Amino acid sequence: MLQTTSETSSLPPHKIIGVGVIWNEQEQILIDRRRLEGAMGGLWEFPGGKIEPGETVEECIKREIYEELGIGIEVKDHLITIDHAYTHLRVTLTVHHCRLISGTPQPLECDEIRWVNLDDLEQFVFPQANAQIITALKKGLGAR
Ligand SMILES: Nc1nc2c([nH]c(=O)n2[C@H]2C[C@H](O)[C@@H](COP(=O)(O)OP(=O)(O)OP(=O)(O)O)O2)c(=O)[nH]1
Ligand SMILES: [Mg+2]
Repeated sequence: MLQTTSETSSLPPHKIIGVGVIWNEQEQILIDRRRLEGAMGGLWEFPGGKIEPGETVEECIKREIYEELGIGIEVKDHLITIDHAYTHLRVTLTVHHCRLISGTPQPLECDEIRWVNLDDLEQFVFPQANAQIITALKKGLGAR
């Protein structure tokens, strides 16, 4: 198919996302399963979402996690920042360790949630960009 110059040079949308790796007292990590109907439907992820104008990454992660799961968290050390290009989307994921402070997680905006051990993460199917998050976690980067 022929493309005009503007189509050829246009980039896919770029989403800037804050992501939390939430730890509980048993040193398990919270993961959620994205809704089947949406983008990357049915894949597991770490909770998070788009940074709003004027918001810090830490504020974004706190807000998204309260909205998606109804829990209070403390945002801890930065773990890793990943730039990844999917076929029709670029994402920048800024990932922080987080600690559960209050409440019990509810699947308010996802299909399912689970507490899992670090060693069991590989049993779940995540978006491609998450391989780097899991590698960073296994290296023990950042304080949690
Ligand atoms: N929250 C989260 N998003 C991830 C992870 N890995 C990964 O590639 N992503 C991508 C999937 C989405 O494109 C984007 C997260 O954005 P989002 O969940 O707020 O937005 P969305 O695309 O589901 O929906 P919308 O708000 O644009 O309608 O980042 C992850 O571990 N956690
Ligand atoms: Mg989200």
